[in-house]
Amino acid sequence: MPLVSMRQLLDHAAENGYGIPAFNVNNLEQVQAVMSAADEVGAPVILQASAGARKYAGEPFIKHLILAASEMYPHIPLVMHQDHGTSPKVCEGAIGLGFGSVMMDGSLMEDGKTPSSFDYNVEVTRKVVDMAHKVGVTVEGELGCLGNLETGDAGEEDGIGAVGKLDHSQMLTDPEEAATFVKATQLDALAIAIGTSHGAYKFSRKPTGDILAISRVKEIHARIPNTHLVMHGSSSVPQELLAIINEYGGKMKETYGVPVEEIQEAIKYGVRKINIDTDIRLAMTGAVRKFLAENPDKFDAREWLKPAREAAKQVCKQRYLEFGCEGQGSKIKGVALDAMATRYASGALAQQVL
Ligand SMILES: O=C(CO)COP(=O)(O)O
Ligand SMILES: O=C[C@H](O)COP(=O)(O)O
Ligand SMILES: [Zn+2]
Ligand SMILES: [Zn+2]
Repeated sequence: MPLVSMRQLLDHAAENGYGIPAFNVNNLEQVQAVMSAADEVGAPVILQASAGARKYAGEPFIKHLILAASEMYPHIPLVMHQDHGTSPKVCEGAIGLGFGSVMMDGSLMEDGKTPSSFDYNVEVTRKVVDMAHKVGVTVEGELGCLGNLETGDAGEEDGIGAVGKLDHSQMLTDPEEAATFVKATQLDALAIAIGTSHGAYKFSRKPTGDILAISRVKEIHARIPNTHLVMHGSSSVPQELLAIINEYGGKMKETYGVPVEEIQEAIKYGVRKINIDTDIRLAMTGAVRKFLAENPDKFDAREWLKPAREAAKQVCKQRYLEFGCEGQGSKIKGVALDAMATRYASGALAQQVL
């Protein structure tokens, strides 16, 4: 199957009441880990590349690693998504490269650090929607800034994120604004701020409603029922992975992620795409540390990459199962992007705002 539209996958997830983890990939082993996990459980796949990933691997490598995945697993519906585009130009470049889905993160200015105005966000997102839908490409936008509701710290850990302190209202997406935003932009998927942040250090304790506002999901969904909601910063930071890292020489501080049961709750209210990067990082780092500590004589990179790849695969497989993706892949018959362009032009995919 050629690469498919993300809108199509998310529509299927909405119709069937499940969520799809979107995994960040940077290299061969991560792409292989996600694909073999999906293959084992029959899940549809969203592989996403950040600006950092494209810089690390080089755009041609990222693109061709993902194309290689679709060649090796032709039966799996696969989306190549650009994560956190900071300008319409970045999104245009990704579309040119062949990405079937782009995120225009207009919640921040082009520096990826300074919170933007609502009007600026509408303007850049609308621009990307106009450009993308013409060629059948899906658009994700973002409203609200990711940040820690405990401390007010903005989330700068992963290169994308506001810096400094934010007030509560900037860190929680307002349902009224979300409705206005969707009406004005007609985007396909909306990333919302509900207290999650990128990276490993999300919460200093297991989160409760005051610091992770899952209830907001419900309120937002009620206003924009067919816009797919996206949760960024949704790694669960499993304690057992932190323990492995620290047992084998790591020095990670106490920290908590987004509990899987909270994500499962959010899936009931319109969250369809769940972004996960950190959990793969933790799994791979723990596995490499353990392998090298136990095998100090080994020096073939393939030998330590294998357990790293396997550990990443286990995390991916678990999330596919937990979010309800099992067996869904084969039910999706891929629609080519030009057919999606026709659907957008006909108005059949317009958003409903209540
Ligand atoms: O949101 C993400 C990528 O856009 C990743 O989030 P995590 O850091 O929680 O894995
Ligand atoms: O957007 C956040 C992802 O975790 C990507 O992180 P990165 O920019 O370090 O690749
Ligand atoms: Zn953002
Ligand atoms: Zn993100």
